[in-house]
Amino acid sequence: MTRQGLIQQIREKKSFLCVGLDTDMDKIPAHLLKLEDPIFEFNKAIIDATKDLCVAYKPNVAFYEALGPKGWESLKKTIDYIPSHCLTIADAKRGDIGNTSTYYAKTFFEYLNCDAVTVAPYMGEDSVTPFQEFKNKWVILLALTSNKGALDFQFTTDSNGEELYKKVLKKSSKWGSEENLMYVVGATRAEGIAEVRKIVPNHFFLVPGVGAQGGSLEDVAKYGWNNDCGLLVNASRSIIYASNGTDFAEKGREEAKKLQQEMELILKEKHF
Ligand SMILES: O=c1ccn([C@@H]2O[C@H](COP(=O)(O)O)[C@@H](O)[C@H]2O)c(=O)[nH]1
Repeated sequence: MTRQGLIQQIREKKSFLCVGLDTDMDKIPAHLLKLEDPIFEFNKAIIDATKDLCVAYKPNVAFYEALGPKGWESLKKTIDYIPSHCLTIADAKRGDIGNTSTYYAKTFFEYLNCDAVTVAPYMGEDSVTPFQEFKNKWVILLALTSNKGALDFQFTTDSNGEELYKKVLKKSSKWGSEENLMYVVGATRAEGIAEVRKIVPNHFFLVPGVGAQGGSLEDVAKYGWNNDCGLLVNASRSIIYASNGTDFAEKGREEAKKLQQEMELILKEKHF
């Protein structure tokens, strides 16, 4: 999906919601466990219940890889099931020496046919650019993460007092363009979002941390908004585990709807 296509979806659906498919065998409703592929059946029901409310889905690959070949099969079926009007993001946090990165890119962009993959910037330019050789595909680079450990490296400063995450942003923004590069910026770091926005005014941000991690959607919009919205706000557990009964998809829809309605108000306020 292109940037223009994504912006059009945000306008049409009045939403910049990304639903996270962190589907955990231990958390899905018991009645699904007797089916042949419980993970896929769960995801299918969540997708059916939310596809008009969100513009993206983000399966976190860890939950699928942990199940071996069966997990990969569930992941592939899930990605194939996501409608083409939604961006599919593989949250895989990959990156390696160039020729290995090329094979990661082939896995996510060719075999799985995802639109986007999350990549860790630690190994530098030649670990990231192989992902950017794929037309109409996106790299989503970790910039300022939502977890406590972000403090260990991302906020450390050099002799000029510049934080590492700012250096990563300045350098990496030259590796791609606003058409093929986004950044992960955690919702739990409201003021940080404003700093990131100053460095990359036009890029889209994938923002996890609303919902279960307690980040504020209002703050994300306040600090991260740009002229094209520029935000994809992810919520995983708060939507997909809203209930562990037979009404899980319905309750998940209710949670997604609450976020979409908040987003609709924000988009209206911004005259978008
Ligand atoms: O900084 C980051 C980067 C990635 N994530 C991922 O996003 C979702 C968040 O799930 P919730 O249940 O909505 O908390 C999950 O897949 C994380 O691995 C993140 O949280 N923070």
